[in-house]
Amino acid sequence: MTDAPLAALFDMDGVLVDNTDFHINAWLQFAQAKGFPITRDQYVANINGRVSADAMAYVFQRPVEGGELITLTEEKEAIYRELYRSHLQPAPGLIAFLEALKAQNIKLAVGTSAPMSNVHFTLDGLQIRRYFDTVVDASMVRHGKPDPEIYLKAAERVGVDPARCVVFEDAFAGIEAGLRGGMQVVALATTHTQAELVNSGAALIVNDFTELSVATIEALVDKTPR
Ligand SMILES: O=P(O)(O)OC[C@H]1O[C@@H](O)[C@H](O)[C@@H](O)[C@@H]1O
Repeated sequence: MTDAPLAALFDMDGVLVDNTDFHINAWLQFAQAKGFPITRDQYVANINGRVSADAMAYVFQRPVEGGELITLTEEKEAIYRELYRSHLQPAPGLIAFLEALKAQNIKLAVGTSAPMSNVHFTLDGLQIRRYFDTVVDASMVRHGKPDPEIYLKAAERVGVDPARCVVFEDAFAGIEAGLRGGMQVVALATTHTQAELVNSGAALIVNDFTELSVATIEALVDKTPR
């Protein structure tokens, strides 16, 4: 046990909100309308948890950049937000868990592959932005998950050593990003089942935040090799 600061770094989609089905339906609808239909399995394997530049490149089978990327991303995200808007709610146990972490002076951050428009929709729509010391979104990095850049930037911005950070993730790309950043990872079984996550490398797998406490998080970090 040390007094060095700790940080909890939260993925957004599939973690702060249990919204994966809405993203899937939006992607399927968008890709179909563009003449490049995809399946749910293709979404889960190639798009889930990834930044839009990588997702669009997969759908259109070519690089998508600049103004075209911005336009297509907003087209897809507008579909998603319309589908999810009336269902928007925090994941079970999230608010109590954020309050408990904050009461212990643990730094809190969001590290998301989503664009800023969706960050605004989610954090401000739920009025939870005030909990977080920093937010890192897709526009702030060069490399999306599974590259660790998003989480390393979040750790740097809250001033906490990556080895003292715990990442909360639902997607394989995000779990890999946290692990490659030298962080402990807690997997939320929202997008994937507990069985599917067993070999993901996550230190802990939970169904939702009601199963977590500050003590569990401190214990995970204290067992990180130095
Ligand atoms: O990194 P996060 O918060 O899970 O965000 C990833 C998601 O961002 C969304 O914008 C994409 O449409 C999803 O397909 C993707 O999974």
